Amino acid sequence: MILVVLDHDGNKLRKASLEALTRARKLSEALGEGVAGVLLAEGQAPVEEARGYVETLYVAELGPYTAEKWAAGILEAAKKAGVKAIVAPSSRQSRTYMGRVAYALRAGLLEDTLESWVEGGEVYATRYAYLNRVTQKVKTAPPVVLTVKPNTTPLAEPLGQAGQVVALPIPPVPTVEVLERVQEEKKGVSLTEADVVVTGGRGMGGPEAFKQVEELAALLGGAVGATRAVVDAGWRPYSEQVGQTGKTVQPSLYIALGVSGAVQHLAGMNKSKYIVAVNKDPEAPIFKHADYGIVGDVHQVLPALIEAVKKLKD
Ligand SMILES: Cc1cc2nc3c(=O)[nH]c(=O)nc-3n(C[C@H](O)[C@H](O)[C@H](O)COP(=O)(O)OP(=O)(O)OC[C@H]3O[C@@H](n4cnc5c(N)ncnc54)[C@H](O)[C@@H]3O)c2cc1C
Repeated sequence: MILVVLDHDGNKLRKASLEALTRARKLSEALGEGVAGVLLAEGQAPVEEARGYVETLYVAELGPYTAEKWAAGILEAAKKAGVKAIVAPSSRQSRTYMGRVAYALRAGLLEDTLESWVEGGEVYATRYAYLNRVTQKVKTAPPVVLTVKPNTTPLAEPLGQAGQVVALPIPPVPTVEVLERVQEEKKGVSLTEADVVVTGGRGMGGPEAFKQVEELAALLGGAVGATRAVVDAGWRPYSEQVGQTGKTVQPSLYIALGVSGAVQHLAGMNKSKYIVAVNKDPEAPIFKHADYGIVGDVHQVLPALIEAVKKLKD
């Protein structure tokens, strides 16, 4: 069995889970195994949606998140399913539990993979390594524990029939106890899930100019991105960095404002469906990758774009 960890926000599956499912199905075809899902919850969980994607869905309610409990839940499902591979979306959380799962199963751990495939019964993958300066090709024999870098893989479609739901009994595990949790206020949509990303580069000129980047992103229901030059300058937080050492995004619309289009930036956004670039330099490399390009000063073009979008919405 190939077991896929279905990450969710309590109401619906995250996009990254549907990418993990695509990878799991690919492994299942190559290894001749079925696909089962595991849904771990802190309360509410999208059971009905999730069972539409797998033949068997293991569900456990575990209370407040801890890596120990999540690892125990996955291992319990793995025991029931008898796994060849466990696939999960790559995230801060999965980084804390998948290592535990791999160690318990004595399985090879392939983290944050860009692609994965099977050759001669072994699982191969590519991933960034050495501070993302090189792309590595790696392999391991099953059982394998694999995480999928978000926005690298097409989304899985539902099966068209609801899978069987199995409640997982979780044995008590030694774990840290969560005494209090203060939730960070969420602003808008998350960068990796957004359907529209508006990114500002060094050409924005300074942090103040990002107010308008935020405004355009909000009008389009999207998220703000930044280049590394902007993050290094302290204009925007690292969590907004797009690129090889930041987040990989794959929105329908990517608007790059004052971004030169360095390869390390392109690595994080060149799979976007439509790329619109605004740059005052007609020779800027970003134009080679843009579907629509505007040669001009962002300080004139951006307010005009905002006005145009407002008019369209009225
Ligand atoms: C190992 C490594 C990893 C890296 N990882 C990343 C990463 O994850 N993400 C990332 O983004 N970069 C990354 N970089 C850095 C990358 O190489 C570039 O330096 C960076 O992307 C440049 O950012 P930028 O386009 O904002 O700035 P610049 O390259 O300085 O480009 C600014 C652009 O703005 C234009 N401009 C200036 N003023 C205006 C104006 N008024 N109106 C319109 N256009 C204007 C200029 O013509 C120029 O094209 C990495 C580099 C290395 C070595």
